Amino acid sequence: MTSPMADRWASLGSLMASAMFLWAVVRQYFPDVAHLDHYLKKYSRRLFGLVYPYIQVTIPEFSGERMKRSEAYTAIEAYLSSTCSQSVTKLKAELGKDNSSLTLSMDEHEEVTDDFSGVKLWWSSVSRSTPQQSLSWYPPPDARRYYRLTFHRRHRDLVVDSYLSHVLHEGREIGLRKRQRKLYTNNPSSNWYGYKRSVWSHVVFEHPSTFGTLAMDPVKKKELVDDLDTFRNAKDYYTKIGKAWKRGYLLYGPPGTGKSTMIAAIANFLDYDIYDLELTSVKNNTELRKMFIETTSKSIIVIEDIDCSLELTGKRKPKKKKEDEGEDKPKPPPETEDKEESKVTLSGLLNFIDGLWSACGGERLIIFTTNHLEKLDPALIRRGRMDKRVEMSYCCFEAFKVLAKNYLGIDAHELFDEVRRRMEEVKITPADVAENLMPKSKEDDAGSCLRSLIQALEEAKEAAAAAEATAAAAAKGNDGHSTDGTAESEVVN
Ligand SMILES: Nc1ncnc2c1ncn2[C@@H]1O[C@H](COP(=O)(O)OP(=O)(O)OP(=O)(O)O)[C@@H](O)[C@H]1O
Ligand SMILES: [Mg+2]
Repeated sequence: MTSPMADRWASLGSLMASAMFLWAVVRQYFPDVAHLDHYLKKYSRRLFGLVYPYIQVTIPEFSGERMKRSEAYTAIEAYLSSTCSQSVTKLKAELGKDNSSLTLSMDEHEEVTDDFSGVKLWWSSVSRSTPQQSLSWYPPPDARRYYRLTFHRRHRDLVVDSYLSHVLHEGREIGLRKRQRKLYTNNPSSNWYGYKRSVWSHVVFEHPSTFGTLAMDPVKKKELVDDLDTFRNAKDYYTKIGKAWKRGYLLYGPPGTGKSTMIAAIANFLDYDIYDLELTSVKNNTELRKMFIETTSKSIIVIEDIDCSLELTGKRKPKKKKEDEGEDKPKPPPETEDKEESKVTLSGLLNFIDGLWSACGGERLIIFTTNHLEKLDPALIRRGRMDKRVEMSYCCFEAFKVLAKNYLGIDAHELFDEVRRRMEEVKITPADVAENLMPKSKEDDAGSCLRSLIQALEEAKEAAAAAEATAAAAAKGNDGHSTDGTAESEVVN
């Protein structure tokens, strides 16, 4: 694996080229010797094996039909960076898990030696840039990278049977320990084959929400935490009962009750990545399936506001088209309109959740959120698809206490009783409570924040009373109108 070996290899190459040239000349002038071809090939292969007794295994960075980054490559990267990077002189540095330290890994065109059960193996990191076919505004695509493992052929069985699985196992473990959690979002499909090359883009997931800071009924919270814990440790159980290792959650409730905050808390609790799927930019069911395949295990797939993303008749967003029709605005050419229209159907989505493909990978949560449970198709939310429904509702006193502790650092206060009394009279979202409890200036203390909350509760009560009065008046007006109408029609008839 050193340069003298490369030199030797190069001279062997030119020797063989000369031999082949000579053989071609001989064959041309003495056609009778052509039948020797077969023997010559056979023995030259043996000779080659004697001179170069090594076997090489190549692991490319991208594999599969859709240029999916190979898991094996990632595992090897982690393995090599942790076990062999001491001997490397050129290293790559990337931000580590806590964002404050750098993780080092082997740079391209570097070579390291590994020892396994007393056997020496060599790893090298190779990169080949692909020439660009045409002029493009985008930066050129990344070079093709791969790792190459070289070992003596007498160790073939050891490498195939034990070493490779050892590397994969260790690499995955190291990767999990070191990884930064990621928040993914789907790229529009027009970018898949372009410079982005991937179905998903990601940023580092850094939401600070936890179950400790999440305000909700403590009994419901405990139930949910227990459910998640059971899921996480239930791999064998799921296999035993013949079910894919995944679980669907439906979070529903009015805006500002903490649905998105809860997803972040779940991700932090389980240490999973989040795939935030924007259904409106998925073109059709096939694309949806591709997206699913490219998610990794230990992840949460989130579809927010499911009632707004999918028309349950099968086609989405037909309303927009109608609205546009009435206006004088210039319309996009029909082609573009077709392109933008998404054809993800309910059945496509159901397949995504629990079809055959949904079992690949395992250890996934699928979370839907909605403000309007009643708008969803029962097929979508039946048990088995959405295994658990969690209602996020208006702030109760217990939830308020969590927020008070969180925002003001207090467990009790003389104004708590008044807050409790008023909370029983009127509905307020945790988001509104949180906003009032947050100090707005240096002079604000717990008392002033609680008074501001009491004031907000008072205003909410007045607004609710006013809304009720208006609704009652409107209902009365409607009744009068309909009576009048009937009377009129009676007169006409
Ligand atoms: N239960 C809660 N516990 C703690 N904070 C909350 C809670 N609910 C809301 N908040 C606060 O209110 C803000 C808005 O909440 P969030 O975005 O989670 O609501 P949502 O239910 O997802 O609303 P929407 O239905 O409009 O998406 C959050 O940033 C958080 O600070
Ligand atoms: Mg939300």
